[in-house]
Amino acid sequence: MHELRVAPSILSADFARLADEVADVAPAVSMVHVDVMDAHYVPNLTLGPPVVRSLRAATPLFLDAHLMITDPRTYAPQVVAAGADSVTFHPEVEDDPLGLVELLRDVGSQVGVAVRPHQPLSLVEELLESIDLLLVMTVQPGFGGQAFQPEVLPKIAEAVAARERLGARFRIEVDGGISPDTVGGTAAAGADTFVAGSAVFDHLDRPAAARAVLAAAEAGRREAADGGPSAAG
Ligand SMILES: O=C(CO)[C@@H](O)[C@H](O)COP(=O)(O)O
Repeated sequence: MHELRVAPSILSADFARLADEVADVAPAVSMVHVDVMDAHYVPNLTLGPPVVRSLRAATPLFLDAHLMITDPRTYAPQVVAAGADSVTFHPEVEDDPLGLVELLRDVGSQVGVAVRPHQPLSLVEELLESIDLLLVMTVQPGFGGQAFQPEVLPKIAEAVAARERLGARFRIEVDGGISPDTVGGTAAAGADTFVAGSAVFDHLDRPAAARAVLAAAEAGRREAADGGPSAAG
């Protein structure tokens, strides 16, 4: 069972003060989540390899990049070269997603694939044995501050079952609307990595906010193990 971890999403940070924002939350976390958007795959535009390179120079934290772009084959290796530790892409934009997973491994990256709320797990079935991370989006990708979609919870449990069936090792990350109020159910269902943007950066005390998300996730996992109220049905 993977250790639980919170990945603050810098999408909700002050982009003019990114290094300070990351340093601010660093005492409470081991990683940060970096959303790369191209205004084509999603209707928003954020940052690219130069900003990842600056972040790499500014922090030793694990950089978990999520590419919401239509051309990951071109840009994912650049994001790795800029210093990302893990790169997650959306497989439906790729002709050969398994080939891209292997290419990213060859350049030394951990690799994730993402599924949007309406997409079935079958979309990534053939990749599950080769990836480090399955990102289950709990909102439509593109913007921070959206409401968590609880209808995604069964897909997390399905991913856990597929992992057991395949003898795979991938982590399960959730992203979108994650807060101390919503994270417990995702942990109970089997998620182990929790991206939280506004639930961390909209608070003055970011380490306390990140720890509150982690504590609620740990409670959710514990209650599920005990057959308690957050247990996934
Ligand atoms: O990928 C995305 C949005 O597409 C996220 O990583 C957001 O940054 C999450 O923000 P919150 O919902 O936690 O505010």
